[in-house]
Amino acid sequence: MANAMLHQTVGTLQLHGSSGIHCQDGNNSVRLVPKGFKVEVGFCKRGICSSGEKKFSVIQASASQTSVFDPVLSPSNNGTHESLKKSNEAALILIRHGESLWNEKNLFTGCVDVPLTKKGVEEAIEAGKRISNIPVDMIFTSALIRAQMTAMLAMTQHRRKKVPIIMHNENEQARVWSQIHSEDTIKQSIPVIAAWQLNERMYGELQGLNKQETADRFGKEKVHEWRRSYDIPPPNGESLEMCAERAVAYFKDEIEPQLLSGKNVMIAAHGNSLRSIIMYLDKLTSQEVISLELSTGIPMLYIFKEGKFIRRGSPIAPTEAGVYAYTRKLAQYRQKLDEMLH
Ligand SMILES: O=C(O)[C@@H](CO)OP(=O)(O)O
Repeated sequence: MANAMLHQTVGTLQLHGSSGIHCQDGNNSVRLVPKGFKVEVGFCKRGICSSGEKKFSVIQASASQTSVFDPVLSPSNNGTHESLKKSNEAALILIRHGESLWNEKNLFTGCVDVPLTKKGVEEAIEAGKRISNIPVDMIFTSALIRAQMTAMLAMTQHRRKKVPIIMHNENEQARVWSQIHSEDTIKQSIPVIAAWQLNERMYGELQGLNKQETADRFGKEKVHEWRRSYDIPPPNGESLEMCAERAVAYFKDEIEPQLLSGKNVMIAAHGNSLRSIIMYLDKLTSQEVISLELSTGIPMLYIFKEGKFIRRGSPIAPTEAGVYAYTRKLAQYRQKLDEMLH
């Protein structure tokens, strides 16, 4: 915790996004203020502050101050990450969750929160092996357990052995109660942000129905239209277009800025929320995206460089030479891991 001399001043903070500064009266909760903010360290004297523009009294710290970092905002200290930032390059891994119990039963799942099967667990572990040499600084998952299990299981295989930690920003108390008070521990952690916007598309009245039985009842063509058209929603559900609207907006608002700042990101999500994001990344037309099928548990790698997404395919195995030859930075990261671990 901070122990530098604090002195009082008054200022204005612009707080933005879900990861804005938050502070609570009386507990000296000192946070790093990200770039662009007017003061360095602040703590709210008038109770709880959240996102939005707030005026409040702040305590300003001396320059030598150490502070409790918000793990979401804290910059990585890893040299390779620093150089990635400078060269404005970052890795983006997309992974559809492993097989769920309803995939196995061939049921429409949508936003029903179903866990992985044993096979799904194995797929997630296998996916983790494939990406075990690729840097991951932040993880975004949907709010659904099958995506979260996949992300966590995959990270058990990562060679860097950082600890993925789910951020609890649902209310101020959850935020405060889940705070980490050691900078060293934060540096060895990967923030995991769970967002409903990355959920599977909501399948409306089809949720829980058997796909084959539904096709038998309503006809193959109708069910294919519900499942694979772009703008026709299933009864009381979301079309792919509606799903894309919220998933891509979230990607642009919350994920792209992290990539821009050099953070390497993994997204664990779903068939349709990922198809939506891939449509945006690969500039697919609505015709092209409807024939895009994603397998469960297969990671896909993109490189974000100079504002562009470059599709690099799927790492086949952690040793696959091609993946690490994709960019010098990835090769360097891997070499660094080899040196650290031998
Ligand atoms: O049931 C679902 O939620 C999805 C993904 O499994 O099915 P579909 O293949 O129809 O998009």
